[in-house]
Amino acid sequence: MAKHWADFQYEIYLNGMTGAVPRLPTDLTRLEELTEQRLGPGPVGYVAGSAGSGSTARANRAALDRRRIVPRMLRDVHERDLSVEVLGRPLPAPLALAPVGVLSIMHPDAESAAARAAAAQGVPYILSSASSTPMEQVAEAMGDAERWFQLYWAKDREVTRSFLNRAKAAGFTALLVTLDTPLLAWRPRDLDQAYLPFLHGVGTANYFSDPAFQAGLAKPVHEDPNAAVMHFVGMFADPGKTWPDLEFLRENWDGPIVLKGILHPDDARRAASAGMDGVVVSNHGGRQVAGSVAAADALPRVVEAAGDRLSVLFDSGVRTGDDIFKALALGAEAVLVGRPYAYGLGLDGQAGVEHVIRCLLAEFDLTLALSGHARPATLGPDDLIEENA
Ligand SMILES: Cc1cc2nc3c(=O)[nH]c(=O)nc-3n(C[C@H](O)[C@H](O)[C@H](O)COP(=O)(O)O)c2cc1C
Ligand SMILES: O=C(O)C(=O)c1ccccc1
Repeated sequence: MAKHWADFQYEIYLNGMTGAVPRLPTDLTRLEELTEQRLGPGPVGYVAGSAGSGSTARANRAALDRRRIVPRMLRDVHERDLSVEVLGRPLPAPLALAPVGVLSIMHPDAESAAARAAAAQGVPYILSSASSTPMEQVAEAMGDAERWFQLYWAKDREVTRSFLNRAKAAGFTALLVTLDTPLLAWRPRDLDQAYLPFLHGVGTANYFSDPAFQAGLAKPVHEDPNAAVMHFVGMFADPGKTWPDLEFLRENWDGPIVLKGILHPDDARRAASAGMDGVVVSNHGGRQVAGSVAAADALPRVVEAAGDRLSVLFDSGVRTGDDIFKALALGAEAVLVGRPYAYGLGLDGQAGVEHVIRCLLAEFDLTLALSGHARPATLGPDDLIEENA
């Protein structure tokens, strides 16, 4: 029998009766405010912030809220199984932790704690290129648990080649290539606070520890850290890249490659033609193009374009179990969640991230059951209506 994630609710009730209430709220939308109280406006401003006046982040939420579930009755949901296969990998549930860089601004144990939490719950951890901890160290913290690597596709080809080799050696199985951040967007909250973690060297660990990166510096990192930071800023992403450049990645990575940040169906078709294995429909949590289409509104057309040629994953705005249900009903195979686990980390380290994973999946399990489904595979557009469409 598969694990029933919903059982977490009785664990909470029963613990609560002995006075052991959970240390974090079960409504994950409350975490941002609590984290801000704990850590102050700089770090939380960076995590919570988005592009422009925030219209894309708001649109992400509105597009999920506007879709409403139409539950079905009298279907056998006694035995449920949330497991799915994504990119040829068996997952216990259709959820992975999104690549979030610079996590040491949330907690000193940073990515290692988040990765351990993912490993403990069996959920894949996607490590950012811009992590505060070198990838080898994060991999070691995870044992043999499922891990994927997110690539910021650097200007320097040798740095990219080195990252791919290191990630492979450290046991990362799939590669997510983020395409929506060739430049950092206009982010007023960070601009007005003059707070950008990597200008303080946070999020540069993979680069500073890399021989190919070091080869591009006039002086060793410890002799001129500021120059090293500026070198990182100038090379970590490349606005000059185009579709034919994907060939280099295909030649240098044997495992699945997923393009993150796809919103247009024609780009999904190009991804398939370029031999990619999947896409993440994402607008980077509203942090890149202000005024962009909401991720959930872009999803159905990308799913249609992908057909059975690509795995389609989804992120941007997932906060609850019913959001996971909706994304899957719109055709995603799995979702990634970003900010909620960063707040969980900020509030309670590894335990906080595990809390976020367990709450999301308990709520998803219950939403599934209460809507008449025993497994993700039976979800489809028929399970939703769109209000005011
Ligand atoms: C603080 C922060 C840092 C991020 N860093 C990265 C990154 O290094 N690489 C990347 O591909 N996406 C990054 N993202 C985007 C996430 O992977 C993901 O697309 C987004 O957070 C999903 O939206 P959500 O936060 O609403 O769940 C970051 C997001 C946040 C909030
Ligand atoms: O903040 C982000 O959204 C992001 O993707 C990023 C980019 C560079 C370094 C760290 C995070």
